[in-house]
This record gives sequence, C-alpha cells and structure tokens, in this order.
Amino acid sequence: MGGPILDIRGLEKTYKGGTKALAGVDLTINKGEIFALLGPNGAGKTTLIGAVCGLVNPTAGSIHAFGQDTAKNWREARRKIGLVPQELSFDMFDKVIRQVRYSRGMFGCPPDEARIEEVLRSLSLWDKRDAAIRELSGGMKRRVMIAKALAHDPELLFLDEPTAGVDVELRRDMWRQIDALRAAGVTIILTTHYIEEAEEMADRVGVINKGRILLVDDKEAIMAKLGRTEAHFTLAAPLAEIPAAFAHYPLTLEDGGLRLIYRGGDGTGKGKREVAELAQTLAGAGVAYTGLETRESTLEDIFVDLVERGEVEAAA
Ligand SMILES: Nc1ncnc2c1ncn2[C@@H]1O[C@H](COP(=O)(O)OP(=O)(O)OP(=O)(O)O)[C@@H](O)[C@H]1O
Repeated sequence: MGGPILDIRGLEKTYKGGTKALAGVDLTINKGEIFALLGPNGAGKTTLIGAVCGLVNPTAGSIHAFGQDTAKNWREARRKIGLVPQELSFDMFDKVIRQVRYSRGMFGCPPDEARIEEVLRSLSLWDKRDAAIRELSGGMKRRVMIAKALAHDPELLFLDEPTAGVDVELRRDMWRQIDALRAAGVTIILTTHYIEEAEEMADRVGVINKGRILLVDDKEAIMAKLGRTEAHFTLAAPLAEIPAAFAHYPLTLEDGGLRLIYRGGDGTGKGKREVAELAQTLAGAGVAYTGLETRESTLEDIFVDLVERGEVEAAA
C-alpha cells in the first residue's frame, strides 16, 4: 500500500439552517486501500464525500487530494476522482454508451472507444449500450452509474452506499468489480450500512457518527481490539453460584442458574481459548452441561457498541 492519497484535516460543515454535518474530521487515506466508512443515517458520510468531490463547500478545515489543496485547485484533483453517488442522476432518455462517453469527456480525457467498451463489458452493460437509460432496470441503472464513474479511469473512487437496495446478485457483482479495481491499484472509499460489506471488502474501517470520526483502524485490528466471545453453557442442573475455581473467568449465571454465560476475550483468541478450557474442566468440577453455543462478535456488534458508547460519552 502506498502513501497518503487523501488528507483531510479539521473538516467542518455547517449547512444553512444550522445542521452541523461535520464537526472536525481528520482522515488520511492511503493509495491502494479499500476504506469503509460506516455510520448511521445522517452521520455525515455523504457530506464528507461531497466535500472531497467539490459538491459541498466546507465551513472549515482542509482537504489535500493527490498532494493538491482542493480549495485552491479542486478541478485538478477531481479529474482523478470517480464518484458513484447514492442517487441515480442522468439523462434518462440518453443511450447508455453516450452517457459513459460523455462522463469521460467531462473530465478532460481523450475519447477512447476501446476503454469505454471495456468498462461496459466489465459491468455486463455492453449488450445494453444502445438502450435508453429509462428502459433499464434499477440494478442496470446502478451499473451505468458505476460505468460513468469509471469512464475517466479515476485513481480514487467513492462509492456512496453502492449496494443499498440492490439484489444479492448485483451486490456480488459489485464486490467482484471492487476486487478487480483493487487489483488495478484503484483506491476505494465506500460508505455502507451493510457491515458485512465492510467485513468482506475493507482493509481499514472508519466509524463516523454525528459528524465525528469515532475510530479508524485496520479491520483486523478493530476485530482484535474490540472482538468478544460469547458462550452459553446449558447446565444439566441449576447452580446457585459460580464455583470458586471458575471465579477468575468472566462468567454470569442466568435463567435461574440453568445457563452459564461467558462474555469475554479480546479478539486475539483468548475468548475461544478460555471457552475451550471451561468446556474441558467444568464437568470435572461437577458442573455438567448439556449444550454449548458460542459466537464471536462481528463488526456489526462492534459498530453498534461504539456508536452507543459514543452517544453516551457525548451526552455525559
Ligand atoms: N443540503 C443540505 N442542507 C441541509 N442539511 C443537510 C444537507 N445535506 C445533509 N444535511 C444534513 O446533514 C447531516 C448529515 O447528512 P449526510 O447526508 O452527510 O449523512 P449520511 O451519513 O450520508 O446519511 P445517510 O446514511 O442517511 O446517507 C444530516 O443531519 C442531514 O440532514
């Protein structure tokens, strides 16, 4: 992975009417990475993307893209940036291929029919190239949005909720497309509500809420730092209390003493190890169990936890 391709410092945006959508965002994106920006509705994700793409005028702070200060020279930076916005936007009566060609030209790239064909084929749009956009299904329209964003061969691609409301097949296609772009060295920033998407695709994850970045880290590091193991032992007979020999484990008794629950670990495997120890030693200590269910926390658990904790801290 390369050096910084995007550097955002102290970015703030207050809309007319007073909504503070960004409240001091610092974020550095490295060349070649896939960065997932997670956050609930209204967190400021679209505003942040808009600020980098020159669609939103920041109230304070700075953005450097490809080493250029976008406040001074956003056109130069914008040429190297592709944006697939959340909303569909194009001339519905125009033909697919013309819209894609037009996008390429708009960013000052010379015509290149071979490249246009390649982009259309990669998105399974080649057969539809002469169709008017309004004749296409919703999923196909979304593909056209991506084709348009790729037509000028951007080095940095923003995907704002690329798979919101699309079917499973199209979502898988998009993941494949993102993989291919990653292989070609394109840096990708995607926003999503689908945590599984971030879990599947991203190298790094940032969590944003109320215009503030709560956390940025490697996906693996987040899982390791904040991952938890939960294990439920269904006991053969109720326990009145946790035996002293197991007091050093993070255990609780529920269901009138019939369920022994382990909640702990740190994502480094400690949780699994401790649960395995318990599974082996409980019976020997006279605690028989008839069932064991375990689960590891997902990025979704971590995200919900962080946002809730962030809200608690903000309210405190
Ligand atoms: N043009 C605008 N004028 C006034 N307020 C706006 C405007 N655009 C966004 N906002 C407000 O700014 C805040 C952040 O919105 P933004 O669209 O950036 O969030 P988001 O994280 O992209 O949300 P979602 O996941 O719902 O798309 C919200 O409170 C929103 O209502």
